[in-house]
Amino acid sequence: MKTVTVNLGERSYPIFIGQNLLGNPELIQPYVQGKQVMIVSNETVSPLYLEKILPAFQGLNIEAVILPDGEQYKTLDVLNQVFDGLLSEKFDRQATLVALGGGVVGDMTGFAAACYQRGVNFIQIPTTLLAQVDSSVGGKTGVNHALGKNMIGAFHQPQCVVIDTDTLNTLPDRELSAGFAEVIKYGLIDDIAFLQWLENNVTLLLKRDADALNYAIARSCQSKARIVSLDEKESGVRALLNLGHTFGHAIETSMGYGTYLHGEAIAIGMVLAARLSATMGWLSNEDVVRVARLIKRFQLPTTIPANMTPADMWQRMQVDKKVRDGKVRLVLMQKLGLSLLTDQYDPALLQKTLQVGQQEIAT
Ligand SMILES: NC(=O)c1ccc[n+]([C@@H]2O[C@H](COP(=O)([O-])OP(=O)(O)OC[C@H]3O[C@@H](n4cnc5c(N)ncnc54)[C@H](O)[C@@H]3O)[C@@H](O)[C@H]2O)c1
Ligand SMILES: O=C(O)C(=O)C[C@@H](O)[C@H](O)[C@H](O)COP(=O)(O)O
Ligand SMILES: [Zn+2]
Repeated sequence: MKTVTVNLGERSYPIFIGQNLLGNPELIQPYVQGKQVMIVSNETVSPLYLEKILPAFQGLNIEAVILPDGEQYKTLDVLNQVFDGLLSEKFDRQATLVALGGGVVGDMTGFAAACYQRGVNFIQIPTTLLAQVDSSVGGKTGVNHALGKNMIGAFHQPQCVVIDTDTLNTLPDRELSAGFAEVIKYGLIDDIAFLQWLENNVTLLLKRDADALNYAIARSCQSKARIVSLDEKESGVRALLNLGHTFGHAIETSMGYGTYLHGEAIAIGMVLAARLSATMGWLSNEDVVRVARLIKRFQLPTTIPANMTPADMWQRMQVDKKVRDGKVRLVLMQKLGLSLLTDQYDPALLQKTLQVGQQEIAT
């Protein structure tokens, strides 16, 4: 087992990465404060893993809330089911919530924990690649609004993150690929050596080679832990973790939540960020091809959906948490492996990028 630490003073916590961790009470119980444990999962994950995690909480009072599965259910309305469960079972302030599932369950459980009685503890047990490399770490929690992705939420850090890589054995291929979009992101932000390693290991990773996957997960968690430790609430460097997201969130919201998976939308967003960076003279055309090629090799899309116009994209992009004084700030690439948050882009070039964004890049 490998441990990565998120260093946030009194809110610091470990990320445990390994196999066969799910039912381990010695590992998990030190992070449970009281006697009441509410497991939050969904209809797909609970039949696979709920029984397996129960031994980790032996001796405690365990309840479970099972949510419907899908990004379209990441809403305030559905979140209420968690509060209904907590209140009807008389959970108090010593309660610990446990998120068992992908990023949707993790974001919702974390937000429920942030709100319930003004804040209780929670533990992340992520079961998708995307949740293991990104969403379970860093304390961004929340739900979607019809007009904008993750627009209702709170920063609330977990007590610990337990990544049992065995859970990836049941993950569908499309979901595995979606997770790789966020993995590629770490390379593009500030780690060109990792980007090169990914280019050299696509085949092994897609075949789910255990060593390659463990390495990619641990390196991603190290990257995210480092950035979050520097800037917990996104007043600076953490915004780089939003590479591709202003474009990607626009696609998710406009197409209807769940039509494009989050990782798929972010993959397209990263290609658009690369294209705009090239028109700004920061990346070469070869760099753009290199980004698009890697994304395609991971079976991810690279172009704006056919039924979205540049005007649709632009309208949705203006609803973004990085907007400041009415100006849409974007994460772009100064060079491969070096991203920046900027409002110093030419709006005409952005519009041009949106206009060509449905055209495939020859790779
Ligand atoms: N908080 C953050 O920092 C952060 C970071 C990235 C993404 N997110 C959010 O995470 C969400 C996307 O997360 P996701 O990609 O995990 O999607 P998801 O939670 O919808 O899970 C994807 C699918 O896989 C299923 N599943 C989960 N684990 C499984 C397993 N082991 N075997 C079989 N099926 C399994 C789920 O039921 C679901 O159908 C989005 O809402 C996104 O906004 C948050
Ligand atoms: O942890 C972060 O910070 C991120 O930006 C990670 C992203 O991958 C994630 O999708 C996040 O939820 C997006 O943040 P948001 O603030 O734009 O909702
Ligand atoms: Zn993301």
